[in-house]
Amino acid sequence: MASKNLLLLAGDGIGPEAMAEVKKLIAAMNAKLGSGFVTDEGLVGGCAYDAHGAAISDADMEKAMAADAVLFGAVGGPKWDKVPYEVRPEAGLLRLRKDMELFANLRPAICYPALAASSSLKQEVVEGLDILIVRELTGGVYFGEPKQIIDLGNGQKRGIDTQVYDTFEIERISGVAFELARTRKNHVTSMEKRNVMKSGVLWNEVVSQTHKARYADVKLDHMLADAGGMQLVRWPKQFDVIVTDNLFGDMLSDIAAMLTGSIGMLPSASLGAPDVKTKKRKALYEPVHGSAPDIAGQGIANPIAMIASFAMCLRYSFGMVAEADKLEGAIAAVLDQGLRTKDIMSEGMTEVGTVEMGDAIIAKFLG
Ligand SMILES: NC(=O)C1=CN([C@@H]2O[C@H](COP(=O)(O)OP(=O)(O)OC[C@H]3O[C@@H](n4cnc5c(N)ncnc54)[C@H](O)[C@@H]3O)[C@@H](O)[C@H]2O)C=CC1
Ligand SMILES: CC(C)CC(=O)C(=O)O
Ligand SMILES: [Mg+2]
Repeated sequence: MASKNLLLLAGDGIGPEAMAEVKKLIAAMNAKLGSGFVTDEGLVGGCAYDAHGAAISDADMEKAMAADAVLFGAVGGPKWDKVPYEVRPEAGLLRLRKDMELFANLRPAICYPALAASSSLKQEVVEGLDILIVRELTGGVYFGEPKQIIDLGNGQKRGIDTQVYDTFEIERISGVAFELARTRKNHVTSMEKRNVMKSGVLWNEVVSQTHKARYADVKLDHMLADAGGMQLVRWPKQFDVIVTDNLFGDMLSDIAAMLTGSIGMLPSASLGAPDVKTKKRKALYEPVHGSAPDIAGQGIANPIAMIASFAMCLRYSFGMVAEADKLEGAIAAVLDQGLRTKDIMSEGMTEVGTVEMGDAIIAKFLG
């Protein structure tokens, strides 16, 4: 049997609360289904900084590189607002993404039927929504140099971040988007800001060239990213796959999260390129949300984004497609039953905490 080594990095805030539900699920799958997962744990984010002064230690980084997949909770919080920028909690996640070369971030936004009526948008706008944001994750302004604050010597300072994209980075992320579109509705919308950014001009050109050379059968549209944000809340069902850069992808997926009812619903997969020999790819699975310091420790966080991220792990890292489908079906069924965490609560539904929601999904999955 192929190895199934998982590294669990729960992180800070609600990260450990959401991860606890996935740990229960993994234990249950091992005990009842003989799934054979082997788990190890490490520290990332503020808790890693508290333990050893870095947002992730070299030892945990090595474990991440060796694992078949990494499950990640969330990092950050006000406790670490004043720590040096280089070792802030978020730097741990950025290092994982960069060192593992996880260039493709898949962020599906699906509106479960049971939540369509409780969205902040009109029911007809979100009902049946199933879009996929493909976000470039290892380039752009998150990593471009120079990145600094310089003293201008006249009482002024200058903050500098640099947006950089090379052809190969745009080619490979658009290739991922086109491939995935072929398995869906065959439609890609590329978003950039070519009207003000040179990197946007190149992005647009390279996506078009990649399309013409290899994916002419897929429908391709281009949209300016600001208009894309507007269209996402106006009529999101016009989209199938959206491909965009690191920063726009971060923002557009938080917008898309609200179409699904709550940011507590949105999972993600961050994937590297398949190894030439083994065909295995490095992968990290994490909810789109952060550490939610405002609700941490209260037992009310929605664990669905974390559990759905594990479903993506089953599908993309272990080829366990039937189990992934079943787990997503269990989430839908529990929502159909009327169970709701506070963030998705609406009139007439039953409010439950993190643990009860996790238990209900696991019971439905195994049942
Ligand atoms: N991948 C990661 O680890 C990320 C970390 N962060 C970090 O998290 C910290 C907090 O950032 P925020 O901007 O507040 O974003 P956030 O996503 O943590 O929270 C935004 C809002 O959504 C709510 N929320 C988020 N996840 C939820 C869940 N599962 N269930 C119910 N409600 C949920 C929170 O209570 C809050 O009101 C910061 O330090 C930030 O840098 C932010 C985004 C991603
Ligand atoms: C480094 C992260 C905190 C940035 C972010 O918000 C995200 O990737 O969703
Ligand atoms: Mg974000």
